[in-house]
This record gives sequence, C-alpha cells and structure tokens, in this order.
Amino acid sequence: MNTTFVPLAPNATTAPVIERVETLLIDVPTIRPHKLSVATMNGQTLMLVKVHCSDGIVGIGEGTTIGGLSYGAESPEGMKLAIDTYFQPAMVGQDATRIQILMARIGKRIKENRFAKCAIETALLDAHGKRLGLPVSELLGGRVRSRLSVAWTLASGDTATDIAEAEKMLDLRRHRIFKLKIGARAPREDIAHVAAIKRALGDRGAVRVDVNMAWSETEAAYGMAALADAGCELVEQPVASAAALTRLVRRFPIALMADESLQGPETAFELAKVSGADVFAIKIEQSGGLFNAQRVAAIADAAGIELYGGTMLEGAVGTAASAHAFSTFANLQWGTELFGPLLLTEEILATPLEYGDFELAVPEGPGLGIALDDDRVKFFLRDGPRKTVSAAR
Ligand SMILES: O=C(O)C[C@H]1C=CC(=O)O1
Ligand SMILES: [Mn+2]
Repeated sequence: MNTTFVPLAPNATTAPVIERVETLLIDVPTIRPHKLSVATMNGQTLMLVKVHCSDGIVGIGEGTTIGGLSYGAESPEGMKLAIDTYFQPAMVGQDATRIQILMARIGKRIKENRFAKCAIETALLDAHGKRLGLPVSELLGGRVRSRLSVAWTLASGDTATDIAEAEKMLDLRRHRIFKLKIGARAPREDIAHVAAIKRALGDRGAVRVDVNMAWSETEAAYGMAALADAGCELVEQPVASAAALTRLVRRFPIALMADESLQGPETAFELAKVSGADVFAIKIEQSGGLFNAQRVAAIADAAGIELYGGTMLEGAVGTAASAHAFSTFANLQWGTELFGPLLLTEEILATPLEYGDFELAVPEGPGLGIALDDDRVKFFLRDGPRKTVSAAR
C-alpha cells in the first residue's frame, strides 16, 4: 500500500496570518454593588481584543479583573498596554491557524500576564473556529455536555436583600445554587448572615461561601465548623496560603475549594501533590488560557480533586469562552458560576447568551458562537460617546 503523508507546514505561504490586534476598554455598570472582601464593584471593565486575520476573519477575546488591581497583578488597562506594546509585535505576520505554536512563541517572549494571554488565546480560537466552521469546544477536543449549571453570587452586603434576590432567582428558575461573599465582617457576623440565608431557603437552594482569603487560619477553623453546622456545603479559599488550606482540608464536614491559589498548571500540580483542596475552581484567565484550564482539570482529575467552573466576572465574551472550555471537562461535579453577563446592566451581544432552567447553554455556532453588537460596544467604550454626552452636560 502506498500511503503519502503530508505534513502540516507552519507558516505555509497560503496560511492566513495575523494582520492587526485591536484592544478596547468597555465600562459597564453592575445591576447593584457587588461586595467582596477585597473590593466593592459598581461596574466592570471589559478589555476586549480583536485579532484581525488576512483571510478577513476577526477573532474576539476578553480580559477582566475584579476591582481593578484589588484581586491580582493584572488590570484591564495593564492588559491593554501589554497587548498593544508586547503581544501585537510577537503576533503580526504569524500563521493564525497554529494557535499552540503562537501561544508558545508568546510565552517565550512574555512572562506571566496570564489574563492577557487568555484573552489572546480566546480570540485566536474564536477566529480559527469561524474559519473551520466549528465551535471552540470542538477545537478543544469536543464538548461532553451542552448545558452548564450556573450558581449566582449573593453579595449585596445585606441579609434581607440577599434573601429577596435568591427568592427571585428561584422563581425565575435561573439559579438554585448560591455563593455568598463573606470575609469583610467579623466571622461571627458572617456566619449569622449565612445561617439566616440557608434557613430561609431550606432545601430549595444550596448555599456556599467565598471568603476570598480574608480569614486567618484560626478564624477559618472556627468558621468552617460553624458554616458546616449552618448547612453551608462548601467554603472557597478561606485563607491565602496553600499550606494553610492543606492543614484545613477534610477536618470539617464541608468541602474546601481552592480559587486564588490556582494560577495555572504548576500551582495546580503543587496543590494536588499535597491534597490541599477537595475542589478546584478553574478560571480560564487565572489558568492562562483555555488549553491551560484543561491542563488544570486533568491534574485535578488525576489527583481525585473535584471541579467547579469559576468566573473572573467576565462579560459575555469571556463567559462564552469559559463555557466552551468547561463543556469539555471530563468531570464538573460542582457546576459553574458563569453568571457574569447577568451582573451587568447592559447587553453587548447581538443575541444574548441563553440562560434558563438553572443552566447556561453552551453556544453552538462557529468559534465562540457569539457576535458583538458593535453599536453597543461603541457606546460603552471608555472615552466613547457616552463619556462625551455626560461631559457635555
Ligand atoms: O470567585 C471569586 O473570587 C470571584 C468572583 C466569582 C464570582 C463572584 O461573585 O466573584
Ligand atoms: Mn473565589
């Protein structure tokens, strides 16, 4: 038998190349103040990136942070600067179809900057999916689920307001898993707040908490025991250090989830080695992209650690990208919290993402399967028309 093997040639002369990388900052208000132990958000800044390719295809990506620099080392403004100044020169003229090669090239020239790398990788995957007529999930190996359960975060700062909000979400059949942001007040007050919400919801709603690293180890030991008594099923990153997480895990009848401790495959491997958590909250931005999120998931699976699909409170673009990645995970025992677009007052997609029956539908079209509403995006551009109108008043 005569078989001819045709190698795929990177930079083949016919391959589409990257012509230009465009970045935009979009400022959108939140539906109410979102109070975390590290910041109170009244709006979210979406750093949108558009990768323009020589075949006319434009891929879209997004980077967000929480409270500017309150959550981590990157900010939306910093991502824009890094992409304009350092990513773009590394990308222009390169084969747009060889995403792994391009990300490795970027990785050699640019240390850290995981959020910006995620935004760029998202845009490259979106472009390539559009080119091939395939959803991003299929470029990542294929989805194993098309709908994702979605938790909602209660973070108004007021117990009665949070209960009313949870009731509304249950009535709408939008969410039945609630994550409470605690850690800003004294642990005793926070526990009373959690217990009151769980009492009001009973079996109709699951209650989890996120402390965002605010507790000392002794506060966490007290807090985890009391939370378990209150009927709370999971506590997310109560303390900052991986060593303290490792000492707390399995001591109380409540699941312990790592979030901020996970900053890509290496940190996931270190935490998995010491069995430092029951659950990993995987975020595509914290992981440094969608492929790295899959690597983190594989490490968790190998270590017997369960999985949750986290959010950096991304808008619709980052949420769609996360949904594609999480849809490919072999295990997703704790569902997701991909509610980011629902926290914003404004829609920036031509057709909104589909939420219903406590779930988000993973988009089915080519690429991310979404399209921006360009007029809306223009309107919310930093220094765009809205700014000019209010300045003129
Ligand atoms: O998990 C975090 O720490 C950040 C984020 C996710 C949901 C939310 O309300 O805040
Ligand atoms: Mn968290």
